[in-house]
Amino acid sequence: KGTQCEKIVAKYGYTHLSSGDLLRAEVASGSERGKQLQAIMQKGELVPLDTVLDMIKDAMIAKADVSKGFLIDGYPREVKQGEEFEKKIGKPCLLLYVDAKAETMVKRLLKRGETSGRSDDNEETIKKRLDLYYKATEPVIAFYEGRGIVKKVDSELAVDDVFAQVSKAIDAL
Ligand SMILES: Nc1ccn([C@@H]2O[C@H](COP(=O)(O)OP(=O)(O)OP(=O)(O)O)[C@@H](O)[C@H]2O)c(=O)n1
Ligand SMILES: Nc1nc2c(ncn2[C@@H]2O[C@H](COP(=O)(O)OP(=O)(O)O)[C@@H](O)[C@H]2O)c(=O)[nH]1
Ligand SMILES: [Mg+2]
Repeated sequence: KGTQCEKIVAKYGYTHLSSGDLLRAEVASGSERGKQLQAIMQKGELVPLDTVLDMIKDAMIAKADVSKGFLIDGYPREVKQGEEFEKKIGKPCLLLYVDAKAETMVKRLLKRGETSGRSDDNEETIKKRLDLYYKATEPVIAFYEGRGIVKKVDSELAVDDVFAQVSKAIDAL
């Protein structure tokens, strides 16, 4: 997701908000709340809904005047998060479903873990993150499929070939 988002920002100028990055910034601040978040993320579990939603909302408000549009990465993680987002903020116009095999994701995250410094890029936590993804996050796609806004992107390919599919979906907006 992060890899494609960077390319989307370069080409389309949208404001990229990664819920994971917002949470990691709070952890890095060393605050009391950051310490609680770190413990949850280390276990590969989900941070309480209101915490993440408030962070996204504040970040959106801060950029509302200058933004050409928002690219939200890693959120919603469960159907309930999507419902709350729509109540408090609004409806999305496109959902990019960046798909890869579990085996590919594990391989890429372990490789990323060699340099990312992320305490959740280890085999045990990756497994928990994937389990939770299939259980809680994948149903989000079905939720939005009914609205006809889901565009599936095959991310087994090279980065630029993935981006060609992403661009096509955005250009069709
Ligand atoms: N809406 C969100 C987003 C993130 N997290 C927490 O933050 C961790 C990392 O999330 P994220 O950065 O989105 O992880 P990935 O899916 O691996 O994607 P990325 O590489 O972009 O970090 C999750 O495992 C989870 O503990 C969460 O609880 N709720
Ligand atoms: N081959 C290949 N590797 C990729 C691609 N996208 C990401 N990666 C690698 O996979 C790792 C995780 O990617 P990232 O964008 O951080 O994933 P995220 O967790 O969804 O944000 C990175 O180390 C990338 O180098 C891709 O399209 N093709
Ligand atoms: Mg990322």
